[in-house]
Amino acid sequence: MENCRRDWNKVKKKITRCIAILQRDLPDIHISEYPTKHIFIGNAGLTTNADESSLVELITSVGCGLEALTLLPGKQYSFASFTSPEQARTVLMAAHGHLGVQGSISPVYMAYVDKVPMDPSPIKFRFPPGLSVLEDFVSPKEELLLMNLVDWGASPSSTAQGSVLKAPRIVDRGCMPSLPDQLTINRYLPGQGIPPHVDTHSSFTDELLSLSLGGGVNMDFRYVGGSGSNSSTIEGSRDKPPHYVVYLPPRSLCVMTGPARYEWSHGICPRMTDVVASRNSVTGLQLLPRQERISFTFRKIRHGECSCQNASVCDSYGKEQKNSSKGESKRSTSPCDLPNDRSAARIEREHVLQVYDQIAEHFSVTRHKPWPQVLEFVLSLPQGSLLLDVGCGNGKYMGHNKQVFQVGCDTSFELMKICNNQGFEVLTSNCLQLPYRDSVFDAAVCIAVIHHLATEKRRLAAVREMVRVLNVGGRGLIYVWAMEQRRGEKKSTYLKQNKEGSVAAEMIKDQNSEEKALPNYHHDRCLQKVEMVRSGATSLPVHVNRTEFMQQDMLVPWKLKPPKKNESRCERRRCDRGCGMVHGSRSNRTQSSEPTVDSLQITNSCDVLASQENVRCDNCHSKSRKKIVCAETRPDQVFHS
Ligand SMILES: O=C(O)CCC(=O)C(=O)O
Ligand SMILES: [Fe+2]
Ligand SMILES: [Zn+2]
Repeated sequence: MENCRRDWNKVKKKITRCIAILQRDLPDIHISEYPTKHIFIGNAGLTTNADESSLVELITSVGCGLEALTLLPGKQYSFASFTSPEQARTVLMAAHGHLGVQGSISPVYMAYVDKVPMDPSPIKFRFPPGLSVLEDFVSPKEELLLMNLVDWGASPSSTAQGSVLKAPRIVDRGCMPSLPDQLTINRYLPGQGIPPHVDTHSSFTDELLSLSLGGGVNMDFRYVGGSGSNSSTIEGSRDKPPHYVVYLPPRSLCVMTGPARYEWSHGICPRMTDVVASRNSVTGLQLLPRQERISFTFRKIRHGECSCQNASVCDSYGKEQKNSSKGESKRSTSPCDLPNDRSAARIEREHVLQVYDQIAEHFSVTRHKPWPQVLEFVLSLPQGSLLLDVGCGNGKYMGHNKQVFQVGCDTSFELMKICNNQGFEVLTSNCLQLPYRDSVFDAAVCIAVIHHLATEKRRLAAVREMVRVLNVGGRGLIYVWAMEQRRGEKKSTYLKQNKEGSVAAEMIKDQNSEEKALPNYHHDRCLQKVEMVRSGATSLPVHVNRTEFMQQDMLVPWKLKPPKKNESRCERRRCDRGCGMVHGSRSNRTQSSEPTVDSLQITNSCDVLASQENVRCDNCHSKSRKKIVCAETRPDQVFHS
């Protein structure tokens, strides 16, 4: 008796939930307390793998008089119509909460309804603007070769050699203006999908290309563009933004551009079958079982911010306002919370990112000597530590402590290439949006980076972001350029010896509060460097090198000097004798003479680097100021650090 009541309550709950879904989807259809000719069947629709024949089998096993079945694409319910209400009642009494369709253990939930939907296909097989699907983009042979490029754990039948898909095809056929530089490979087993999303505007440029291999799939596109420029041309009611289902056949290339890329989300519903349009079937629909599908998504990395101007979908737009309305004290873990004032982002793009991309080679040649205090910090980390270098530049602090696992990131792709060539684990990322989980690193360094950010808010956000990824108890080290290049009468090495001044702020992540952690150590100096007022974003004065800084925010020129003839340089590489350190190696390099460019260095208070003993590198024989000894191999040898 008790069991029976419990079961009945469960059935009541389920049918209430099913009816709520129906009322949300089709508010014109009403539930009837009394038997009618039509039954709503919850938990049995095309998305639960019910089809016409399984429903007919269920209904005819308990009753008769079935006149019609209505199945809707993308829905987990269906409708049955009978010749009389009595026949409908017989079926409902026997099946509701008890029986399931063939192959399913979960029962169906039924209710009488006043009518059934007239249009059996409320989902439109239409394309959002900016979307195209190029069928037969690769041949069956190319498809096989591409699928075999990836070893998913099981042994592939053959291994493809060489370039299979000639990348220019993407350009030749106008899918992208230039070659993609990013490839994501996804593998979907039947039943798997990807949640609806818009690929981050600031991460990738306009065109997104998805090549379907193996199986086809229905991709769902939903308009998310709010009051964007194209919204007036999009059909769909105010409450229900349009939702289009686009079938991507195997070997097709789906090209998302413009609105389809920026203002529509795309996703794949996790299910075993897809309803696709079919010319051969009476209903115009066909149920296709999913196959294993491998997608190659080609994209181009965006350097800088997106300029789409669509505030509701763009991560490069309007975040500052949203932030302040939410309240400043909220911790910013999501990219949406980041300050993003457009002019600041533009200054950083033009005067930092683009400059570093241009000077990367020269910068790397002239900036290979680690600052001793930073090196000391890196070397002090215990075995097994996970260390992050935020804004790692050419990787001069990487690879020194072989006992730690170190990763780095920097906004300059060219600098990341240099690191990558040295075998360092790096990725391209802005320090305001670190692509790491909360509290993962035991230590983090951020050396001469934060002064490149153009507003106080952004500098603080960068520090917060660094704290976010630090473990509780983790240690962070931040250096920024100093504005004051004198201590009393004493000039800094920057003024005296062409060496940069700096100030250090060391912090330890507080056990209880991340926010409190910042001023814990070197309070005044730490805050001094971030509490700066910008003097006007677009008219920054240009600093004269090796002179005192006139104000905090200035453009500091970088002179790209062509190397002297036969000038050799010391290129850092990992020790091939197994000590794990990074040493120098000689390489002759000529450099093209490029124009002088400005780089934004926002300066702050002063510290003088300790001068080092002058030693000669045993490897390339040029002079270095820092002596690093490869202890495990030949303690007598001296290399560049
Ligand atoms: O699998 C696909 O076709 C789409 C993948 C995708 O949207 C993504 O990785 O962002
Ligand atoms: Fe995507
Ligand atoms: Zn955008």
